[in-house]
Amino acid sequence: MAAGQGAFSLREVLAAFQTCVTERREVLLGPYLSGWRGLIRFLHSLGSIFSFVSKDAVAKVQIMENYCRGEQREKYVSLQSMVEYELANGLVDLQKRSGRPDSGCRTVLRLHRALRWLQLFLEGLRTGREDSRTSVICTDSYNASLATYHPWVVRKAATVAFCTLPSRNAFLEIMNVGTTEEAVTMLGEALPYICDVYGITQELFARHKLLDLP
Ligand SMILES: CCCCCCCC/C=C\CCCCCCCC(=O)N[C@@H](COP(=O)(O)O)[C@H](O)/C=C/CCCCCCCCCCCCC
Repeated sequence: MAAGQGAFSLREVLAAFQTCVTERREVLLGPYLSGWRGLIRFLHSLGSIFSFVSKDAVAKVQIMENYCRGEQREKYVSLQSMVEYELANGLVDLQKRSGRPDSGCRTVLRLHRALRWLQLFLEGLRTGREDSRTSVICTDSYNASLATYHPWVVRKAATVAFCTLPSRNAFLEIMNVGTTEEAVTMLGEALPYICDVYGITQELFARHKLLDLP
């Protein structure tokens, strides 16, 4: 199948994040979740060793999709409207989990932290040398982001899984967006949008003191 025309190309996935942010700097949940669904699909192609990761990501995306389709769907159009609604109605467990259904705020916070990993990982792929190792780029990105929030056993499982990743150029090839040079160019085009989504979300959650939800 010609590059870029495969059954699955990361180009469309990363394009989802380009449509997340409105003129009013709101982050729309629809495209945000669409981007994550595409990333998870790509993760499935990397092998069953990552299934412990994709299972958790799928579960979190499903929680958010249920909110977006639920009785209060109009409150879950954007991250901003979600935060305002859930805080105004006392739906967020601020100190400890209470056994209630996970709030959108805590669920998005976990995905938001993973988006930081993605941002670092894609930048590492983009700027890496041809002989760079994806496993090293991935581990360094993980240790600089998500690892902070995971217990030892998860960190160990993640770093073992990373060791199965192919070389940087082979990884760029399986991204199915053309040659390695075209993949690097695509990453350079997509990254500013991912950084923008991350930055807006980080500022929103920091302003409402939601960055450490249990
Ligand atoms: C253009 C190239 C794109 C490459 C993209 C690869 C595909 C990435 C797809 C998904 C990213 C992983 C999403 C991980 C979400 C994890 C959320 C989380 O931290 N969950 C933990 C906390 O949740 P609660 O327990 O508080 O509800 C949860 O404990 C589960 C943890 C298990 C997974 C943790 C390992 C995450 C590793 C992230 C990188 C994996 C992908 C590497 C493949 C290149």
